Amino acid sequence: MSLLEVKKLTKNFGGLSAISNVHLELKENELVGLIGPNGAGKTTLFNLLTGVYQPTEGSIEIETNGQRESVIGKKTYTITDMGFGRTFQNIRLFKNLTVLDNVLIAMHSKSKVGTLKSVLRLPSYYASESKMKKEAIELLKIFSLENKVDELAKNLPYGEQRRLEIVRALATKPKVLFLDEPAAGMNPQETADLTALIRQIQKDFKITILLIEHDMSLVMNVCERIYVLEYGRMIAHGTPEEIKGNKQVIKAYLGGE
Ligand SMILES: Nc1ncnc2c1ncn2[C@@H]1O[C@H](COP(=O)(O)OP(=O)(O)OP(=O)(O)O)[C@@H](O)[C@H]1O
Repeated sequence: MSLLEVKKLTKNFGGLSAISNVHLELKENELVGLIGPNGAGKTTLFNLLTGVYQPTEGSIEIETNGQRESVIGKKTYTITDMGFGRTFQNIRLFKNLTVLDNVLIAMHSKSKVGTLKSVLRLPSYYASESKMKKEAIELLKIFSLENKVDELAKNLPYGEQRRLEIVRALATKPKVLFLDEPAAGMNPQETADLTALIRQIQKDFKITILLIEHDMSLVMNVCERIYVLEYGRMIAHGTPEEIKGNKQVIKAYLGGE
């Protein structure tokens, strides 16, 4: 059963059609790539899927508790709550908070402990806090950040800030994770390590990942399926092998035959 189904999605900015009649489907436990030249509409599509933008036309339906539900008109935090997490192309951490607090804040958004229990500091509040802290450290361990828990996010090297962004998104316990160029600005070794990690978390956490990435070889290596956008239109969709041999895709990237 598909977790996310997008049909005839269009987003116009004035006279510019950033996304035009796009169809996309994500199934359970898939690692899917979304590629396309600069300005193709990849981030705009993520912004539509996560409620940052409202579409001009089309539908976005997600599967929650066996029910199909439209995300259109829903707030970004409601969509996160429904199990759809994301990272941003430009890192958006709480730079003046510690690494641990960045993760705990994300966990709190899913916490079942109500405001009253928190204000009154009831025992269930402390139990839940300590459980969350343990879980946060476990997640940080996977990304080799467990020794940085007390560092301010702004003091982490760039590659670690990128990893922390992913930890924070995972802390919301998503069913589907949208990663917007997670390896941007990383060197080839860091990129290769991060890619292996993404594949591992997708398997271990049994989540679905939609990955925007500029590095073609990286996407080809890890993704089971790939969607290709150009000028807001989905020009191709298929396995890495199919995409590699697709003439329209080659033309979009190389500008020729
Ligand atoms: N808020 C906005 N207002 C007006 N135009 C926008 C807005 N957001 C995006 N666009 C335009 O929509 C088009 C698609 O942009 P988008 O950032 O989605 O592309 P992208 O594929 O993510 O590009 P890149 O790979 O460079 O990040 C571009 O022409 C961009 O200028």
